[in-house]
Amino acid sequence: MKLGFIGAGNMGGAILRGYLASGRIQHKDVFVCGRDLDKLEKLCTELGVNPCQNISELMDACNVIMLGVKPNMFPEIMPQVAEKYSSDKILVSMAAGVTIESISGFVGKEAKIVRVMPNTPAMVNEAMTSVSRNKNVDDEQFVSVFDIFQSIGKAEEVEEQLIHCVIGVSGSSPAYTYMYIDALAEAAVKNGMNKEQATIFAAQSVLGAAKMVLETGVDPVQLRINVCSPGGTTIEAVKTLQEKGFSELVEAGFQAAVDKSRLMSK
Ligand SMILES: NC(=O)C1=CN([C@@H]2O[C@H](COP(=O)(O)OP(=O)(O)OC[C@H]3O[C@@H](n4cnc5c(N)ncnc54)[C@H](OP(=O)(O)O)[C@@H]3O)[C@@H](O)[C@H]2O)C=CC1
Ligand SMILES: O=C(O)[C@@H]1CCC=N1
Repeated sequence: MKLGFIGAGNMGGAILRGYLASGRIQHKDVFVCGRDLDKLEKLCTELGVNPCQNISELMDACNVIMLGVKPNMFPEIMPQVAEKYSSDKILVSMAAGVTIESISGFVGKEAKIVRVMPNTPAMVNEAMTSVSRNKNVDDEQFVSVFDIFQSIGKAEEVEEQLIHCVIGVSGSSPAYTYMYIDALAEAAVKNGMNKEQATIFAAQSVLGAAKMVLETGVDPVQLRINVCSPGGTTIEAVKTLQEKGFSELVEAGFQAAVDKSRLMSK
């Protein structure tokens, strides 16, 4: 596989770093292009991958091409992608609100397109990614792309229409989780801990709790109950959070992301 990144910013860069760290691709087989050539040169020197001067050069060099630009850049980049597209290439888009149909609109109905919704924990090989494809991508081609996302965390194939939900539950949700960690750490600071230590305590607790959910398979509600000793401390926190609308607040945040994703897709 010759893997290209048109845009390696927060998300594309996280996938790039995570995939290189997985050791499943050689650095010489990775190509990147961007607008800021100084930044590009720096990134490619740091990671030992190949910089491309423009999209055309990258398209010539690669057979799997990650579209890592912001959604509003698609009208600018896609004509250049389309000019060099051939049926041996797979386009992988990570953009929110850009449908497979709209990408086909630029490249043609026969184009092989995979749409993913990853998240930035890809950088530490703990991404959650949904992967959807159009009918032009055969199983073998799909597996080669799916493998990239499996190697940087967890990946699941879903119907494209579920992507709005995926944005709410995993694409955007690291942001709300950071809010939770920061709020918890700030509360600890108010109770005498320094910020650095408070952040470690809060973040490690989130990491541990998440691992418990994934590794024990026990329902999170039961795991919550297990922390609450009768007459103890946790039940007071849980009651207070419930009274203050914790679940409703999380749901409202989730729904706002989902609604925006739907709107962007129109
Ligand atoms: N951030 C996140 O958590 C997630 C983002 N996404 C999706 O990922 C995509 C990228 O988002 P994000 O990484 O946050 O954005 P960034 O702004 O961090 O990265 C965008 C990248 O695109 C490059 N770029 C812009 N225009 C061009 C161009 N004409 N040719 C080549 N490269 C170009 C930029 O390069 P330069 O700096 O040189 O301009 C930059 O490296 C979006 O579509 C977003 O919806 C999906 C899931 C999660
Ligand atoms: O905020 C965004 O639009 C992108 C998509 C999911 C996470 N970041």
